[in-house]
Amino acid sequence: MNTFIKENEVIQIEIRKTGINGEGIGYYKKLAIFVDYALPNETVDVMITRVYDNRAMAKLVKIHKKSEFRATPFCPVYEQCGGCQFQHITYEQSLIEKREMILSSFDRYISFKVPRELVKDTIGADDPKNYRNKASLPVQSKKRNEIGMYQANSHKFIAIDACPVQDKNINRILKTILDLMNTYKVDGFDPKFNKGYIKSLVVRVSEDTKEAQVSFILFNDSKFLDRMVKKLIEVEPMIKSVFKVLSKPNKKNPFFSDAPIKLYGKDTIQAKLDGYTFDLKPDAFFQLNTPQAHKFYLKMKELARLKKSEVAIDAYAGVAPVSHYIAKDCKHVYAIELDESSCISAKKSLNENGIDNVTVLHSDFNRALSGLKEKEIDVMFFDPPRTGLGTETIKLILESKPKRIIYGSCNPSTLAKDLNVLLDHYFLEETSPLDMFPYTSLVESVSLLTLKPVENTIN
Ligand SMILES: C[S@@+](CC[C@H](N)C(=O)[O-])C[C@H]1O[C@@H](n2cnc3c(N)ncnc32)[C@H](O)[C@@H]1O
Repeated sequence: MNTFIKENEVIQIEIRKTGINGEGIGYYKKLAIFVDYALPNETVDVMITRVYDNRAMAKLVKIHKKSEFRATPFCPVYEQCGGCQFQHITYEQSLIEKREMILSSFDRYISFKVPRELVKDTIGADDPKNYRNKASLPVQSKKRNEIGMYQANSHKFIAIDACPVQDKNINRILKTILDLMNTYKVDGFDPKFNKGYIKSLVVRVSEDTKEAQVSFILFNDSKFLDRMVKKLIEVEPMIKSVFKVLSKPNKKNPFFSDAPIKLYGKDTIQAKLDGYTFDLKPDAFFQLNTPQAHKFYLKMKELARLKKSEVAIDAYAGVAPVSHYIAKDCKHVYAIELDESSCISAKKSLNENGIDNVTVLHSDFNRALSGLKEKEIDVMFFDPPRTGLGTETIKLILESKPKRIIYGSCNPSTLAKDLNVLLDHYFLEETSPLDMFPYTSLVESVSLLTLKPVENTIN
């Protein structure tokens, strides 16, 4: 335990770099100090809040020397809400920091030094505000009904009026729902007395088709909900699809913890990407930033340089956008997805879009890959959840040894850990960071790996 530094002590440090969660990192007698909202090259006073063996956490108290890239946050609850971590830095500089975050993860988890030039500049957003096409937010009723966010790493509920990174239609629809909840006495969840009706709201919009889908996640069902929904669709004609979910304890999926029950309208709303239409059920995965998702899939396709004779796997396919983007460029695609609802949407979209060389496999990826053992797969596209691929899956991939791997990642740490194993057998040709979630510390990326000739591999 470090004895030279104590909690509540105020010290002065210089911030050297950005950490993987967007914090500033400085050093005090060689101990790394993590400071939220501090930027590289700033000299700051910080108050130590927690001391560990190999690091300490601290709160920013005073800035003596300010970074030239410091910006004024545009959200009134920026520091309380915790949804964004990069509003105190200019957008352009946040893109540079995101590239650095990928490089830091590579330095930390890959056993050799990856040349810096292999990690390209971050692909930024043309319009970094109002980009979220879906909001999944808790609702509470204490003195009055409120929609909010939980503070980072805590259960503290922070009420929000409008979120500047959410689509403006979502902000408006949420406000309408809040007003109607008061009128129709369909209150939010009251955590103190464990009562009330609406626990959370999920609102998804499609900017292209001007359709919205609302899901009420209910702590208790309410006999007034139907009347409220009737009024809601009258005042918000953009809403084409309304569901309710009777909430059950489910840590993996707190919003869609049970099957959604339709209250009004269509089963799906339609979203558009690259001229293709996607039918989205309320619980189907769809990237939250539509214009950046388009750039993400284009990058995957560009790096793959598919040939008409090649067979590809679109692993962790969701509603199969990757398959849609690449189908025309190759012979056949196997889209593998665990979630049934996403598979149904994927099949419907592929059919409606006239794509007939994609087979959707509703399966765990490892199981499906074992079933495809006999087929020669030239290229594998991966876009796994934040947990990455992991050793079991990588072992199976290395048995198939596709010629090229395109790895879309939303977590630089798990990407780096996976690459550390894959790069015994593959060359890393490029990693392109992409800003799917502007003003947050999240970084998406696309990497191209090519199979090494046998003599270059490490067994
Ligand atoms: C990050 S999303 C990507 C979806 C899609 N590629 C896209 O861009 O919309 C990851 C997807 O992997 C799916 N998934 C998670 N674990 C899986 C597994 N073991 N096998 C197959 N799919 C899985 C999830 O249901 C989710 O749809």
